[in-house]
Amino acid sequence: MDKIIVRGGKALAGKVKVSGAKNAVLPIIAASILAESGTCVLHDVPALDDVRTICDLLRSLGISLTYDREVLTIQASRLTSVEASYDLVRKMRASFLVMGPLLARQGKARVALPGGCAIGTRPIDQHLKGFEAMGAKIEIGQGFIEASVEGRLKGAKIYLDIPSVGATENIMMAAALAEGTTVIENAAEEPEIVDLANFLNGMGAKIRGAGTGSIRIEGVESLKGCTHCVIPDRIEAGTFMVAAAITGGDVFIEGAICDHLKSVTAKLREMGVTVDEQENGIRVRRSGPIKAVDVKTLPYPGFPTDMQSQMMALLLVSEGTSIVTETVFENRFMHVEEFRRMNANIKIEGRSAIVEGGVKLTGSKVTATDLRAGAALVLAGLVAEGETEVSGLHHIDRGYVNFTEKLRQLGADVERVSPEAEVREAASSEKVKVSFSPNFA
Ligand SMILES: CC(=O)N[C@H]1[C@@H](OP(=O)(O)OP(=O)(O)OC[C@H]2O[C@@H](n3ccc(=O)[nH]c3=O)[C@H](O)[C@@H]2O)O[C@H](CO)[C@@H](O)[C@@H]1O
Ligand SMILES: C=C(OP(=O)(O)O)C(=O)O
Repeated sequence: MDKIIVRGGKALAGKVKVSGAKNAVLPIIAASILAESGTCVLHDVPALDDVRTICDLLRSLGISLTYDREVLTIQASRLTSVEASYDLVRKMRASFLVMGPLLARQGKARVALPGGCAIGTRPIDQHLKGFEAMGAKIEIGQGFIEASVEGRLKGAKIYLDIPSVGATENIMMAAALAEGTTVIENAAEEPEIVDLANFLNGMGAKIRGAGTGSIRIEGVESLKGCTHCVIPDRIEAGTFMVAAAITGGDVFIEGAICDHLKSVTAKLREMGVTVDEQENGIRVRRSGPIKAVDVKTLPYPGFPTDMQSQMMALLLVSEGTSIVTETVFENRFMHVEEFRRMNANIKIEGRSAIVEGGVKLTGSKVTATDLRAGAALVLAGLVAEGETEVSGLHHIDRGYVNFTEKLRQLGADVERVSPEAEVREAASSEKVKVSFSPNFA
């Protein structure tokens, strides 16, 4: 298993380019299932393990895909299966997003139950409630959810109990081909929802209100392929904003959309970090000490849960005590135990973590417990004394393109090492360290 080795103490400087958003591209690729004719051409598709997984899933449905230099071409006119296997859904929960498109286009879908994960139980009741309101029959058994409908789905008024991102997306995709109008109330407002709606509208859908709590979808009879550019990844951008701040650096994050990062920007400024919002990106600098702030995760436009662990790394080096409250996922504090290995003093009380700032972080062996936790441990390693060794990199590979390379470009002392290379190295008694390059099919 590969590891990332970080030696702390370097202030990051320079420019880093943000890749396309994982959480936008996954539902968009799922939505391409709806294109009965034409070709979908997606630009700025990041070479991530999660993207590879959803492509494998679409291939297993009979769809043909090709990927070349961040352009993904999808031909979905022929569908040979409506089943998403356990192996693919288990690897990535977002695989469940194929249910809405399959049900709308084929009248049936069989998708393995996603189950919980390290950050919470993550139920899918709101997705299913939406499909049922549109006339689908849902059956659960043998580890699968089967949904079917006689004829077309019917437009419906659906109130979500929580503004679930995935449920809003799944229902929006299903409703795009339903008969009549669907209104989703208490819909999620994330920028990724807007990107998906723009893609669907490009395919011929009639969706209004995406980005607000009320989305209105007038169903159409068919959809066709179109060309679309995926939005930049606001969480990757936010991660580099924290990297600049934690190291006392000066970094321009090219392509970051300021509007998508308001809550992160506001918190960094409250701490005393300088954030310049520019047309084509965000410049983040810090020279002096930073002060502790409280952070509470919330659905967009609130502070993103996907930035909580990275922010906690930054709070560890601030002056004072902060309270971090996680309201989106019930179990997203697994990184706390790993931070403790680095000398952090954090106490958990219910859904809050009390973070003591100003500690001297020390390099240690730590494990990524989820995708963002992995990034946060690397960030902490950038300012820790000595060497930090982060394992569990399959999590990081799900959502960050060339993470170590991008950090190294900014001057970080970080490398990815492969134990296989170390074994070879021991055999040849020659010291070799191998940097990773994603092998995207
Ligand atoms: C691929 C993708 O886009 N993933 C993002 C998406 O996940 P995802 O779409 O899974 O997150 P949701 O917005 O659905 O989940 C938010 C909360 O609602 C709960 N819930 C959700 C659905 C449901 O039917 N019932 C229910 O109770 C979840 O358990 C969670 O506590 O949004 C999350 C919240 O911003 C992010 O952390 C993830 O990175
Ligand atoms: C939780 C995340 O993703 P997913 O919903 O795919 O698990 C994330 O991107 O931080």
